[in-house]
Amino acid sequence: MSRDSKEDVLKVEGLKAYYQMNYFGVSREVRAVDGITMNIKKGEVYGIAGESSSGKTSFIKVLAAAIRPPLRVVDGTVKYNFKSGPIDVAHASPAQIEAVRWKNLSYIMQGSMSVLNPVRKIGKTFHDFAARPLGLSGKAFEARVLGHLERLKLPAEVLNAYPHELSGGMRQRVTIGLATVCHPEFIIADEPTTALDVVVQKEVLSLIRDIQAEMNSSVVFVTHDMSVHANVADRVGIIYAGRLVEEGPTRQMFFTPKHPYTAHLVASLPRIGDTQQRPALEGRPPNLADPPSGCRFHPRCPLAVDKCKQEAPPMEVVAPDQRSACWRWQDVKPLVGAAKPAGVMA
Ligand SMILES: Nc1ncnc2c1ncn2[C@@H]1O[C@H](COP(=O)(O)OP(=O)(O)OP(=O)(O)O)[C@@H](O)[C@H]1O
Repeated sequence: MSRDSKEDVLKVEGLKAYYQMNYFGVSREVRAVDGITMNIKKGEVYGIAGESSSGKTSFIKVLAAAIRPPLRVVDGTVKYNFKSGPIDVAHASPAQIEAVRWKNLSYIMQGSMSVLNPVRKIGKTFHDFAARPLGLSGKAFEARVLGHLERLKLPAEVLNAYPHELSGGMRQRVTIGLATVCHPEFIIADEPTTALDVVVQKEVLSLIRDIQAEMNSSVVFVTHDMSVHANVADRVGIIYAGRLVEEGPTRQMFFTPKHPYTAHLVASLPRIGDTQQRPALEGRPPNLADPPSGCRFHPRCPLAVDKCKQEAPPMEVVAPDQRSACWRWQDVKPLVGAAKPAGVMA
C-alpha cells in the first residue's frame, strides 16, 4: 500500500509551544517548538533527529500530551484520529487525556529510571499503569502481563524485582513493556536506546519494531543518532531551532537530502573503513530565546545568501513525500559522494 493511501493517525498544524518564565519580574520566552506542521500515518515509524537543544523533546512532549509549565502551547493543533474518536491533545482537558493515555497513546520517556518508581516492584508498576486502561483484574490481568513479558523475552521474575535490581537493558525492556501492554495505537519514545551498549541497543530497537509491526501502531521516536534512524524509521524529520526543516522517506533523506543541515547530519555518520574523524558542523545551534532572523540555520549554512537572513523559507515539496524548508534546496548536494553509511539499507 502506498503512503498516500494510508490513513493519517496524527495531524499537527502550526504548532508553537514555548517555555514562558518569569524570574524576579523579568519574563523570558524560549521558543522550543515554533511552527511545526506534519502528519503521521497509521503503522508508520517516524524518527526525529537534530542537535541538542533543538526542541525535539519539547515537541514530542506536546505530542504525548505531557506538557507541564513553564512549557505551554501558544498556537496550533495536535489532532489524533484514534479508534475511540478524534482528540486534539493540545487543547484537551486532563480527563480527556487520561482517557486515551496508555490505551491509545503511550510515551516512553527519556531515561527508563524516571518512569520506574525506585521503591515499587515492577509488578505493582504494571498494575498502576495498565489495570484500569485494560479493564482487567486478578488472574486475567496477571495472564495478560505474563504473556506480554514473554513476548518481550523478560522472565516472570522481573515482576518481583525493584528497578535497581535489573540491568539497564532489562529496565528499558520493562519500560517498553509498560508502554505497550495496552496495545496502544500510537507510541512515542524519547531516546529509547541512549545509554545502552550497542548490542542491547540493537535488541531494544528490534523489539520496538516487532511490537509496532505486530500491533500496527504508529511510532514517533527521537534520537540524535542518525544510524538508529537509518535502521528503524520509515520517515525521518529533522528539527533545527524549534522548526521542522526537512522530512522524507529515510532512504531519500540519507542519499538525496535537500536541506544543508540534513546533509551535514548524514555526513557526520561514521562509515565502515573510516580512518579520519568526520567533519563537524561549525558553530552552535541558536539561543531559542533570541533566534536569528530569516532561516534560523543561516549563520551556519555554507549556502546562505542575503534572502536567507531576511525571510524564513516555507516547507516545500521537493520530491515524492519529501519536504524541505530551504531557499536553496535545489543546490544541496550530499556531502559524502556515493559512500554508503553503515546501517543504511542499500
Ligand atoms: N523546563 C525547561 N525550562 C526552560 N527551558 C527549557 C526547559 N526544557 C527545555 N528548555 C529549553 O528548550 C529548548 C529545547 O529543549 P529540548 O529539550 O526540547 O531540546 P532537545 O532537542 O530535545 O535537546 P536534547 O537532545 O539535549 O534532549 C532548549 O533551549 C532548552 O534549553
